[in-house]
Amino acid sequence: MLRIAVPNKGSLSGPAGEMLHEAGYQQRRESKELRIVDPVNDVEFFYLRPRDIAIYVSSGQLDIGITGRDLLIDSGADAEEILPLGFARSTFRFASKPGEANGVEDLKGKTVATSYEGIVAGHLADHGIDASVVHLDGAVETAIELGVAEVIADVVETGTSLRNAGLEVFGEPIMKSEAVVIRRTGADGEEAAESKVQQFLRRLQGVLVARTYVMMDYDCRVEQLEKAVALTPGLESPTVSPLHNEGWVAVRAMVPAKEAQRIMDDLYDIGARAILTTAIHACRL
Ligand SMILES: Nc1ncnc2c1ncn2[C@@H]1O[C@H](COP(=O)(O)OP(=O)(O)OP(=O)(O)O)[C@@H](O)[C@H]1O
Ligand SMILES: O=P(O)(O)OC[C@H]1O[C@H](OP(=O)(O)OP(=O)(O)O)[C@H](O)[C@@H]1O
Ligand SMILES: [Mg+2]
Repeated sequence: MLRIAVPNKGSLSGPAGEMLHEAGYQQRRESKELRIVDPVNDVEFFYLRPRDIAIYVSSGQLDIGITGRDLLIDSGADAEEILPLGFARSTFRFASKPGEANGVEDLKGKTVATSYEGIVAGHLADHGIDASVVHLDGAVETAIELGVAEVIADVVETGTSLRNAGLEVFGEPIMKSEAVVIRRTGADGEEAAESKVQQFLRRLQGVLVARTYVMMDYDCRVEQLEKAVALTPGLESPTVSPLHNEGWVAVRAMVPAKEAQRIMDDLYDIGARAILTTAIHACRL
């Protein structure tokens, strides 16, 4: 049975559960449940603190886990990212009162407050900067006003938390993060679980594709076909079928959902008609 770690709280928890549900896995009904077995899919889910997931996975007790890239790197655990999941996107950045620093080089001798000590210490070491790091559990934005640090390093998504605290980011982003599937470093190919892991990844990839693509169908004249399929090349190649009316064909191809309306306009302009898009609920590429 495949053993999978899932975030039990915070920004990762809800979207991770939704994605697993969309991929056809049973999920817990109550937020207090710590583990459930999905017998149909031969999987056991363990609901763990996001920050601990890389540690459990690296210990070899669990086959794979879902966590944030930033949490994986911060943990220093012996685990690696195998699939990015596209949610809980954030950047990790330094911030201070406006005008107090412009880059990592200005941090020499300063104190940096953060919940991600591993990332910050590593980044400072990479740049040869000698600064102190204070670990805080959260609400790091308040640390400057309360005199615990001159600088913070924290997760930034919309920037609202920083603005509310009167702080500004400075320097280059330290890293970009999103939810990722992880597993123990070097575990690929050596385990009996390998085919089950690959099947799990294919299911999640199917959800990602279903979320980002739509199916497009339309009719066009044979003379316009080359121009039309250039607009809708599909993933492999579009399906083209004859229509009862001679000189017309029906075309079917997957297109990126974000571009669907523009593609429909362009198809219409070259003479395509009966242009439809439909949602994809699941797929295996
Ligand atoms: N506002 C946010 N937008 C997007 N991702 C976020 C946000 N806040 C945290 N994350 C991501 O969530 C993960 C951290 O999860 P964690 O549960 O430790 O913190 P949290 O979501 O801030 O929850 P809490 O602080 O309420 O416990 C990291 O990968 C981080 O990048
Ligand atoms: O850029 P924003 O959209 O404001 O999002 C970023 C904020 O969200 C998270 O905080 P959270 O609410 O989880 O509180 P915490 O600091 O206690 O973790 C993170 O730690 C930042 O503070
Ligand atoms: Mg938080």
